Amino acid sequence: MISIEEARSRLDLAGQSHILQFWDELGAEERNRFLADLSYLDPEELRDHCRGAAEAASRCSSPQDRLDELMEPVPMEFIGGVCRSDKKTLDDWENEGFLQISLNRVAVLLLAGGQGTRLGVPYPKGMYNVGLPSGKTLYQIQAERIRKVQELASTRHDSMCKVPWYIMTSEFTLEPTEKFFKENNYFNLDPSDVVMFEQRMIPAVTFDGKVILEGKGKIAMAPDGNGGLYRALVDNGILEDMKKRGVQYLHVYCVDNILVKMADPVFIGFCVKKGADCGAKVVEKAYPAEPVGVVCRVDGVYQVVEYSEVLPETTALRGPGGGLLYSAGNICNHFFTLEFLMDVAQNFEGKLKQHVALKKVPFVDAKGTAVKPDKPNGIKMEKFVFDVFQFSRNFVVFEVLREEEFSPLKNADGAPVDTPTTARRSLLNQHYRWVLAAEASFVDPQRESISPPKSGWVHISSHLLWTCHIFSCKMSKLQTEVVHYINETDV
Ligand SMILES: CC(=O)N[C@H]1[C@@H](OP(=O)(O)O)O[C@H](CO)[C@@H](O)[C@@H]1O
Repeated sequence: MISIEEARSRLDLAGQSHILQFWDELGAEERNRFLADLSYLDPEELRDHCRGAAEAASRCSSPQDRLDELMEPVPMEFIGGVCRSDKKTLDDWENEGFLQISLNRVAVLLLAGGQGTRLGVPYPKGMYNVGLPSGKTLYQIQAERIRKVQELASTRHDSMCKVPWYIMTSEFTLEPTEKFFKENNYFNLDPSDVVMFEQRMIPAVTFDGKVILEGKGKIAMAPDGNGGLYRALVDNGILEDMKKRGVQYLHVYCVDNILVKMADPVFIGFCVKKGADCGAKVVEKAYPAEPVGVVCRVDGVYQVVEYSEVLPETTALRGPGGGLLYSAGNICNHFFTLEFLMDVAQNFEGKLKQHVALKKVPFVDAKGTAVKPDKPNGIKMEKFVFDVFQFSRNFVVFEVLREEEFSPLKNADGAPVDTPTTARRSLLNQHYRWVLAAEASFVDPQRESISPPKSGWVHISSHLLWTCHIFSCKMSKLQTEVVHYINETDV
């Protein structure tokens, strides 16, 4: 740990000496903790970060920083997908995916460093229970899908394969996530195959480039965005770990999509067969203001333009067929080869764009009084996981069906979309479809048949599903053929 003198001179150098303005008022323990935090700050990096943040924030609303004019949609013929492919092709991709999984070449990586501010819970989103009849949390659902995909690949290829689960957490989520996994016996996965690591935190900064103090002896810090992944992979020796295990392909996803297909064999197989080093799953965007990034070309290069960085008039543009012009909605499911990740780590990490988020950051004022601002007062800089797409040599896009693969949990109940209720319904609807596909039917307590829904997007209340029974269900078919990536249905 550094001394107070050393801390003072470092902060002077960075132009941030105000950070120690309350030093004299701190107790011994607080001083120790504060100095320990300050030891991690490199003065030059801090100076550049603060200047960069203030400059980027002053530029971010200016028209020359906008990508709208440079955007072009992804040509349809470039997108591979579930709807556009026949059964044989889909089977080929799936077989390839299972083969790679059975050879222990596939791992999954979860991005779980976020704070779940919009959902409004003080614990990691993965621990959220959306109110399914089974009471399963997002982490449990995901863990069981890993076990299932391991089992299916092992059975097909008569091997005992493993799909390691890498989980990127942050200072906010590491401890509770570790504790939760321990308490739940790692959901019966081998703990040595669950690797948690932490992404870096960086200081939040005022509009004039000063680090924000959250307390008299505490800097306001925030995770460096899900694109902090690439630095964290190096910081924590994760690429080496993957190499040691023989992992060649990685399926990266974010925590909040209840329908995520872990190590999806079809997606993995598609990417491997196309010789891709990098790939993205998309769904057709539902409406112009939907908060999803879009995969498109900017100046001829494939990338995702995030929903927060595009003008409403651009998102509303229509193509020749009447659909949204920018319709390839990013569902934060990415494919990377290990080789590509190594290349990024060595050559491109430093080139990743810094995105500006203007946030309400609680702070202490000059008198040391804690203030909760009611409008944005601070800048948080974030990197985005998809910003490496531009460095890919062979990037592919794979379109999937929304009702089968995308229902994110972003907001608390009461919001119109992406809530615990919509997530729960999506999963129940999916399981309901699976049960019907297994030639089962539903009856009410009087054994009257409940007619099947006309479309996949029906509202079946969990109450109804509780009180009806699965009738004449061919369980063997349900378990072995239809329920591919999950252990059991939740109906
Ligand atoms: C930086 C980043 O990865 N943003 C992603 C991510 O958005 P969040 O609002 O940060 O959860 O998930 C969305 C899908 O749920 C995806 O459309 C978007 O592009």
